[in-house]
Amino acid sequence: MSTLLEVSGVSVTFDGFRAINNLSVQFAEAELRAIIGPNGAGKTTFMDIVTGKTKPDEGRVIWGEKNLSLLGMSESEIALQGIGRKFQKPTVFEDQTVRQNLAMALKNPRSPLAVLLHKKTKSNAERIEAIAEQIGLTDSLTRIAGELSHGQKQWLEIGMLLAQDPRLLLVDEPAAGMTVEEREKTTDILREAAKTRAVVVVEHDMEFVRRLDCKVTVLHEGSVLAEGSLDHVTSNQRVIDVYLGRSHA
Ligand SMILES: Nc1ncnc2c1ncn2[C@@H]1O[C@H](COP(=O)(O)OP(=O)(O)OP(=O)(O)O)[C@@H](O)[C@H]1O
Repeated sequence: MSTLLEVSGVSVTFDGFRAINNLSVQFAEAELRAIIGPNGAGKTTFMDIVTGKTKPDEGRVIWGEKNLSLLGMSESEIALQGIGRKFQKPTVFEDQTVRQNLAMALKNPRSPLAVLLHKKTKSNAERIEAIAEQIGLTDSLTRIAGELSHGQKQWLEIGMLLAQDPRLLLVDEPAAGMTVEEREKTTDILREAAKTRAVVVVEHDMEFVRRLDCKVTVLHEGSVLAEGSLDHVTSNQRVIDVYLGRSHA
């Protein structure tokens, strides 16, 4: 499968501290990837670099089949390329219904081309129904978002991002604050979403990562320490020493 995003030799220094250190990592189209690593490993900074919030001191960030560099682009230009980001805290319009939230997300398609394509295929009403089903909120479409559970709000926000049809979706610690049932549903939603786009999940919860059942990248001190299946990386002695032996194991 072809590469969607290539981060190559990237470094970032904050006040003399190298938060990202010669980082190289690649993501394919339509793949699910978990990124784990101890506090301060550089996971958030990595996402900040991809979305354009932080500009690296050196290295390359190459996107798509045209090999575009993301480094010269603003955050909004990068979003228009099809890179969506879900922060840890849910941000939905609390006083609007689930349907209204999804409708608003559909009103802001990331490109005029996306509007044309969607008009040709499905109406907005049909798309809202399809997304609601994907995020398990079909029965809650008329509910006010502020009344949803924490997990349901997270799903709604994921649905709002999916409405923008991103090619890459970055998701920061989705399991935090969720019940066991909500976590299970969340892994199902992310796995399904990753069938048609790349989904990169930063997560500390190892049970959650196990359920994602995907390739795992372990970051440590701003570089990739190990990569492969969860069983492969968790049997790596250095991963055990720097991460699993600590409180997040
Ligand atoms: N704007 C900044 N200024 C100074 N230092 C920063 C800045 N942003 C991040 N850092 C430092 O860079 C390192 C990497 O931080 P980052 O937040 O990317 O780690 P993380 O892997 O996301 O950690 P966590 O699991 O705690 O969220 C940390 O030591 C952090 O203190």
